[in-house]
Amino acid sequence: MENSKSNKRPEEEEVEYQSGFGNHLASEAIPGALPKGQNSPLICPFGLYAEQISGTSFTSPRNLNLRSWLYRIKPSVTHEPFKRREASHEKLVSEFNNQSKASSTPTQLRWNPPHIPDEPTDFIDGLYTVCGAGSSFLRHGFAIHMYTANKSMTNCAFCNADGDFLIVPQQGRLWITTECGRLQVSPGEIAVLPQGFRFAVNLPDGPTRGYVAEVFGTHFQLPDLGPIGANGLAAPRDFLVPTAWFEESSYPGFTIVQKFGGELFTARQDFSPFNVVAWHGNYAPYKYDLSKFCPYNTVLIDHSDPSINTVLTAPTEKPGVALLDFVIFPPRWLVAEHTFRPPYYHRNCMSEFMGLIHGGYEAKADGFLPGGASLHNCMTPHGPDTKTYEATIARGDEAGPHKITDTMAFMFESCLIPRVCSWALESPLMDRDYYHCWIGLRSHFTGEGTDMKSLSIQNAHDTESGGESMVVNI
Ligand SMILES: O=C(O)Cc1cc(O)ccc1O
Ligand SMILES: [Fe+2]
Repeated sequence: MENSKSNKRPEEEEVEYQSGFGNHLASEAIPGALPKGQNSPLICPFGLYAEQISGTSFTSPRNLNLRSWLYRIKPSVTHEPFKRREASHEKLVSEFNNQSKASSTPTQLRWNPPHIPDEPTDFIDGLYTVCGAGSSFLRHGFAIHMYTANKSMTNCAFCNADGDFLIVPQQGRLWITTECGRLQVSPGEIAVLPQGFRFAVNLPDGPTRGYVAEVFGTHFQLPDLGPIGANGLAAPRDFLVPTAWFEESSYPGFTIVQKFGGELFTARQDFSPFNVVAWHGNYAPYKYDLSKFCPYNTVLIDHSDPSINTVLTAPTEKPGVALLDFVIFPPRWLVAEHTFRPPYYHRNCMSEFMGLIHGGYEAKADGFLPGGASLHNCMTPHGPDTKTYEATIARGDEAGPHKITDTMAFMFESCLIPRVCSWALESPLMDRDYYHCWIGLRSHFTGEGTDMKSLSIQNAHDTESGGESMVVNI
């Protein structure tokens, strides 16, 4: 039995959502399936089992406390013992130290987009760690993974005991079935699968790739808005949470693949884990459409720090210091006067991993491609490439308001210093010439006061006499 009444293929079905970030929600696939007045009655409606999933310690302060009650046909415990997966997945890491397969470097790193394999590869097999810091065992740290896949997960579900996944699809939709119901996630949207939830990823479009940030020991929150006020950036009501959906089919040999300490373990059971008929609580998967983001920015001078575009933040115990911020660079108007509008040159005590979902990125005229990635580690200098700098200066102060369109870049920014996995450092996708993009930055120093006009005239002259062509429009 399935609680879907339509004849459409599952991937074509319109999925319904509940809305609101961090809300206490309740959903019934069959009316009356939620117990009334208590969580754990002696006998639950329709003979369901009650099961709690906790996302925080029982005693966490109320404003941080996360848990949900699931009412299911059979409890999760009904499975054979976990075994280490035979063809063990060696490209997942959850502990980063000097014994791990990862090392740190202050060099600016950039990767070209990964190829999607031809051999059948599902989301689990196509997931590999790029970099990270800390430890899932010590409940403090993060990992950044990327995935390429071409095949839906069949007869199996994934469960991450290590941390929360924030998935950023770059190509191809992900139809994610979870214990709380279904999420249909397209490139331009993100999904968060909190620690412990079982889920299966189906690919309605076939080939797919994207990025995943995993946080250990904490969860994503909306950032405080400070002087911005009560509104702006990502609105709580735009976060969508599944409605209860279940399947009752028996599945001989259904496999739960559990990531535990970065290793994969499997356990057999004879039923689908997507057997939750009703649930309530505030711990659940969710998705968010990045085009709903309401960006704020400077309206007179200078360049705002990227924190102004924070969608979600996974905090540390230090106020204002993120274990991992998820920041976007969406389409928006640039209006600042007598200002260098692209990102400034900088060194950051935080570490910055960037990806590009579509279009171009305002600091890089070329070389940073959709599906590609870059890492600028703690205090590693970086900023706009030479072409972007020169084009900006050549345009001078008469740029006027300008809208950046066809773009969606993002950053995972962390206070911890990531180590990069050996396969990512040795990958043929690594752009070994990345540093060239800055080597051409020339001294414009004259020793006399250089005004904007003379700099741009000088630059236009240099360009005519063989300087690089300008391809960005910022
Ligand atoms: O390095 C980057 O491209 C990300 C970034 C963007 C920006 O507008 C300001 C600072 C910053 O680190
Ligand atoms: Fe940066």
